[in-house]
Amino acid sequence: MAVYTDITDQELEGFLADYDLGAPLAFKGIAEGVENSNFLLETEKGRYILTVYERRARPEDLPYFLNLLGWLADRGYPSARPVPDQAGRTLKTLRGKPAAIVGFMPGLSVRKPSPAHCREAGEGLAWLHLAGEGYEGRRANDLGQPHWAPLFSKHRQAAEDLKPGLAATIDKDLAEMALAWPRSLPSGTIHADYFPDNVFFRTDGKFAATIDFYFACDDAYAYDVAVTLNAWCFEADGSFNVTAAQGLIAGYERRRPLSPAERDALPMLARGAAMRFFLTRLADWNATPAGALVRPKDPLEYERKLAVHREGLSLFGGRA
Ligand SMILES: Nc1ncnc2c1ncn2[C@@H]1O[C@H](COP(=O)(O)OP(=O)(O)O)[C@@H](O)[C@H]1O
Ligand SMILES: N[C@@H](CCOP(=O)(O)O)C(=O)O
Repeated sequence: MAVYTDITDQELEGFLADYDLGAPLAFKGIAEGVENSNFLLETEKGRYILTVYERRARPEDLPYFLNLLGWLADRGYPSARPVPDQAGRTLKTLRGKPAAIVGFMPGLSVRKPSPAHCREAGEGLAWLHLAGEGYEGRRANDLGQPHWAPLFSKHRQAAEDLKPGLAATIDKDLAEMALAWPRSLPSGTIHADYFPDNVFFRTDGKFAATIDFYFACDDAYAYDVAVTLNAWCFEADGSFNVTAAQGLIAGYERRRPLSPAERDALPMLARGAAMRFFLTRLADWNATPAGALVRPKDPLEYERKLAVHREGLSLFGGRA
């Protein structure tokens, strides 16, 4: 579950008094998610999501995220629009923490995406990249390649504890990536966490919406594609589903064709993207006390994905 902050009826009433949303009709915590506390809020005016920002979200980054949501919604992209209070403010405070209300997006996420879902998701990602063009907010990727080695240095022992010998393997990976990381690909605003739980579909299987922009940043568009390939195209047995990956890329290219340089870079980008999620999962694993309410995600799932990419199989027609 991910409700770290309890909100009383009185607190909710006081909070909503600043808005023009009418009286609350229903309010309940949402179990899904790991980063922030999310609540489904229904008022006389409609359905909304109230988010209390916790953990990783740095308060100074929140205007970037909320303004991006507004920018994308203004351009017709299906993402939740932040709701301003009567004074026009979207970023507020609740229980001493930053908080915001955004629109509720209809749709359902899928646990086991089919190749057809991957195609739709790919198209939704390219649409996001195009809709984000011109957004003036800037946020460097604080979980990008230059940050991996320093992050790993804090958690080497945790890696060894999970799998003896792993720390040396990761050190070698990091050194290779530092040398070969593609640095001049087309870049812009990326989602950076475009996982199946953050993408909604209609009941007919068509792409419906994207949520959870709280890792969005400036980086290479193809890196976002690589994050997405890793999140959507591995089977439960750890194998990479090339058909699903090709579908995802074909869906992406319906809206934004990849350049030859972007295609060539995909194997290395996918290897790096696997490293990024291995490392943050490792850090969370290390920092989560036994018996905590929110179970950390398994770092070894991403270590296995990393191993697949390390082999440099011709997943996309090239070697990592
Ligand atoms: N705008 C939205 N519309 C509909 N549901 C949402 C919206 N935002 C969040 N949710 C719901 O809340 C859950 C957690 O949101 P998410 O942003 O992924 O949380 P976290 O950042 O904590 O991981 C989602 O799985 C979804 O069910
Ligand atoms: N997608 C990340 C964790 C972030 O969780 P989210 O609920 O905010 O998408 C991972 O799988 O490691």
